Amino acid sequence: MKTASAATDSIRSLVQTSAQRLQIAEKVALAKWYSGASVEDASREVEVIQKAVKDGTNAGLESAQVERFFKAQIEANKLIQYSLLAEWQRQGQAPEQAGANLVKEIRPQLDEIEKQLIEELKQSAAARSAKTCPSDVAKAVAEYLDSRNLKTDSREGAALDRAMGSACIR
Ligand SMILES: O=C(O)C(=O)C[C@]1(C(=O)O)C=C[C@@H](O)C=C1
Repeated sequence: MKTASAATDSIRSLVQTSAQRLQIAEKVALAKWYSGASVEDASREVEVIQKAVKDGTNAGLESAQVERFFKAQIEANKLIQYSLLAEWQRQGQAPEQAGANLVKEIRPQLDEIEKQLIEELKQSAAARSAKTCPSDVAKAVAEYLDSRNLKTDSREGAALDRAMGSACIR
């Protein structure tokens, strides 16, 4: 039988990988600042969800659950992008960094993270079905943010709560 801490560890891993996906949102925003592309790309969203559902069901996960989880990942990603782009508009400039190429460099990174998230969704299935899941997730998010000196009411905190908002199996 899995111990409570093993269950919580599996949720912690999921939170960390979800946070990694959100770090990439900053690169996406920068690429879009320079290219002028819209934050929302509906056809790419369909592609991301379809791939996740395919990989998830192959791994034995329930498709509706995988879909809800990845929709939340995308919504959180957009939240970061809109917030950063508005901040750069207010400042009249973005950080001076060469923007990475969205299609050739950034999306492949998101695709790699997708595979890891599927694996971790599988590992955390029992923990995500537990009654304590909502509070376990919320606490794991706070723990992650605290370890990086970020506040729960920061942009990153709000986005990570959003990303993990559909993680529990109801
Ligand atoms: O690939 C992009 O263009 C992104 O902005 C990333 C992402 C995602 O989270 O996967 C988020 C918003 C878009 O609507 C499509 C996909």
